[in-house]
Amino acid sequence: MKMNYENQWNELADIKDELAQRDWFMGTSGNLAIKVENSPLSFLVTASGKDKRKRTSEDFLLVEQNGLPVEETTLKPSAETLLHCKVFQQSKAGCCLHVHTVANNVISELFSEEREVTFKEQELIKAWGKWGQEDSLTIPIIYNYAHIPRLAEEFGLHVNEDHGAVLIRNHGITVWGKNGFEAKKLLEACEFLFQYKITLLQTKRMELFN
Ligand SMILES: CSCCC(=O)C(=O)COP(=O)(O)O
Ligand SMILES: [Zn+2]
Repeated sequence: MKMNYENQWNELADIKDELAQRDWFMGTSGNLAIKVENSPLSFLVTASGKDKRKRTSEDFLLVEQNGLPVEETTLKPSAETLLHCKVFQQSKAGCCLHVHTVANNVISELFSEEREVTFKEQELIKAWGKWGQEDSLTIPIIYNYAHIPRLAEEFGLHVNEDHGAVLIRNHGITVWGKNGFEAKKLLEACEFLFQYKITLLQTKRMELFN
């Protein structure tokens, strides 16, 4: 029986369009996934190597818990599907978004030795439910293993909650949330915080030389 995933397809296509408007899919980078069924697990994931700024009937394909296509298709699942598998296997998240931006790459490199970057006393951490005066948001940074199963293993160590984010050094960020709305909100908040920190560091450095 062919599964009906029209709603999830349209939701993910709309998110893809919004992220594309922000120019977050440079050079075919990025991949997105949305859950269709819990048991047995299935989710829609972007087809590999596509120009994600275009909206077509071949943008997504349905895969099972191990990232293999459920239906007959000539499309290839995203090269990074195993990371989405980790999210849906290890949490109750409904949506997972991965983008490459200059800001997330720069932050991942600047804080690579610390293996994490922390934001405190910044209003936008409230997007993450951090409303307390002393609250902080810490995003782990992992090494960009070329071998995707190895990368997914490392990534999976940080999937302990139903929402979260992991920076992959000089590669990009993967963010997940209970649904598309939450995942997009958290991703946007991260990108704001990254741009803010870079601008602040640059400004302070310029002040030093003046
Ligand atoms: C050209 S970007 C290199 C691969 C990558 O990191 C990415 O996000 C896109 O890969 P996909 O297979 O999902 O198109
Ligand atoms: Zn990537």
